[in-house]
Amino acid sequence: MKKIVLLGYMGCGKSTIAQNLSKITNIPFLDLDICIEKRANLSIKEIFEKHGEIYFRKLEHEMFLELLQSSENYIIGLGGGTPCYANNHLLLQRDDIISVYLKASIETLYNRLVHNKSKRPLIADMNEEEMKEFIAKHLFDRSFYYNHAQHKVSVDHKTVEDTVNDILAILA
Ligand SMILES: Nc1ncnc2c1ncn2[C@@H]1O[C@H](COP(=O)(O)OP(=O)(O)OP(=O)(O)O)[C@@H](O)[C@H]1O
Ligand SMILES: O=C(O)C1=C[C@@H](O)[C@@H](O)[C@H](O)C1
Ligand SMILES: [Mg+2]
Repeated sequence: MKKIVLLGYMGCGKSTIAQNLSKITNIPFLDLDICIEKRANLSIKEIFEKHGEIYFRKLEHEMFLELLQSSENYIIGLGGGTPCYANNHLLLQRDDIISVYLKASIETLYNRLVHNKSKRPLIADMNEEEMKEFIAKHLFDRSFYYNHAQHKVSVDHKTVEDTVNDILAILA
């Protein structure tokens, strides 16, 4: 069995989908953001504030490599930016993993992010217009990296169950 890696923009549903997929498949789920927080003993927000983004990206790369190297089988939910730094996008193509890009529109992302944006340092202080413009530009820049995933699943207008079923079909 290969490790399953879920990726996509902040709020596309990586953590939610991975948790549900984990329950069905009995493969343990690891959220890369949470692994980083445990290792640093700080929240992601605090790591950005205290040490800056470059330090965070280094930790993120090291932790991603460490999880991929582990002999245990996992579903790994990446951070929204993980594929876009430190050549992590090339790791998505390893043949010992299955990588899935959860692809969401700007509208879907806005609607999902607006409720708990304070936890996400990149958008915490933005109003609606700023957030939509930021997501549009950011998604455009990041799509190049996200598209290195081996599989793409559209999540717009889908329930958690729909998306989990789409991934199960890929694994079948
Ligand atoms: N159909 C759906 N599929 C997945 N998540 C959904 C869906 N509908 C609503 N949500 C909500 O969208 C929000 C964002 O989901 P989640 O935190 O899993 O995203 P994420 O991709 O892990 O974000 P981040 O990169 O910031 O960790 C959650 O509050 C989740 O409950
Ligand atoms: O999109 C991003 O760059 C990020 C997404 C989150 O998952 C966290 O990894 C962090 O807030 C950075
Ligand atoms: Mg998450």
